[in-house]
Amino acid sequence: MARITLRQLLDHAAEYRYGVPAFNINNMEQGLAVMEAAAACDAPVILQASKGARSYAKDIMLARMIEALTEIYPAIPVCVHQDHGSDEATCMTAIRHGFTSVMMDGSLTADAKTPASYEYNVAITERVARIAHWVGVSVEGELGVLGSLESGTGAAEDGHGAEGTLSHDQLLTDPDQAVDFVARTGVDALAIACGTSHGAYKFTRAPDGDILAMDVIEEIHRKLPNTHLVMHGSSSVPQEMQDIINRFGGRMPQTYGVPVEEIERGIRHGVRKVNIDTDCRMAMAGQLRRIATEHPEEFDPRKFLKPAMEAMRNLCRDRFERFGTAGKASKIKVIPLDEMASRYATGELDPQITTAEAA
Ligand SMILES: O=C(CO)COP(=O)(O)O
Ligand SMILES: O=C[C@H](O)COP(=O)(O)O
Ligand SMILES: [Zn+2]
Ligand SMILES: [Zn+2]
Repeated sequence: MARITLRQLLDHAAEYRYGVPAFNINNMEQGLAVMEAAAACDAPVILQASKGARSYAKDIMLARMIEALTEIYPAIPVCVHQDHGSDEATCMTAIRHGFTSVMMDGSLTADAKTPASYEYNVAITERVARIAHWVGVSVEGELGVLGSLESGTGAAEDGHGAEGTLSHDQLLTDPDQAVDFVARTGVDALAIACGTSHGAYKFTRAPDGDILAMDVIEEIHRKLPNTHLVMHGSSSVPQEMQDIINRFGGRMPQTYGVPVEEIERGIRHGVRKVNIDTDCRMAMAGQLRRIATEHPEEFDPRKFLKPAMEAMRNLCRDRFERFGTAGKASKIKVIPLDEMASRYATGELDPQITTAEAA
């Protein structure tokens, strides 16, 4: 099956009211785990690679691996997405390596640490969207800075994430500004900030509306009913995964993630892409620790990686089913990139914003 763009996939998701998990991958095992889960339940896939993943695996390795995955699973439409592109070059080199979608994260400046001004964000995101659309590639933008409403800080992770303290205004996307942002940039999807952050340590208690502001998503969706919303930092950090890691020698302090029910609520209010990395890491890490502890004589990496892949596959399958992605792959007929480019050129894919919605 040809690669699908984010725009086509999320348009389909909006029409049939489901969400699509976007799983971060860095290696063959994670790629296979996502694809096996998708094939088992007929789900379309978003495979996303961060800048860190691209330098870890190397661009050519990632590109060829994804090519192999689409060949092994010809019935599954695969969107290949750049996660958190920090500048134009990151987005353009992703496109050169076959990505069908890029995130231009202009909520931070090019150092991926410093919160950017609104005008900077609009200008760089508009520029990337204009160019990407010439070749049919989709663009996700971000408005608002990811971080904790509990502590007022961003979650820096592998050199990515806001540093220092952040105000409530920065941590929650402003719905009126979101309307202006989408209209001026022409993005296909909008990542919003609602109190989630990257990594395992999102909340010190089971989140309520004070620290996980799902009402902000509902308000944005009311103002922008035709815009595909993206939730970052959407790992659930399941208790059982924390327990497995800790039972086998890990030392993860008790923590809380985003409950799957809250994501399901988001999907009822315009959330179409749900970013998940940490849960996949934890699923694998728990099994690596278990094998190392239960079989100290073992040294064949495959004996560690097979159960790790299986745990990640189960996690992915569960999210495909809970988000309503399962059963949709066979219903999608992929539109080629050139055709998407022509549609952008006619203006037919421009953001649909009416003044009534914006008011
Ligand atoms: O948002 C993410 C990638 O962009 C991943 O979030 P998690 O750390 O919650 O998995
Ligand atoms: O952007 C956040 C994702 O979890 C990717 O993390 P990473 O940069 O460590 O690959
Ligand atoms: Zn990030
Ligand atoms: Zn993210």
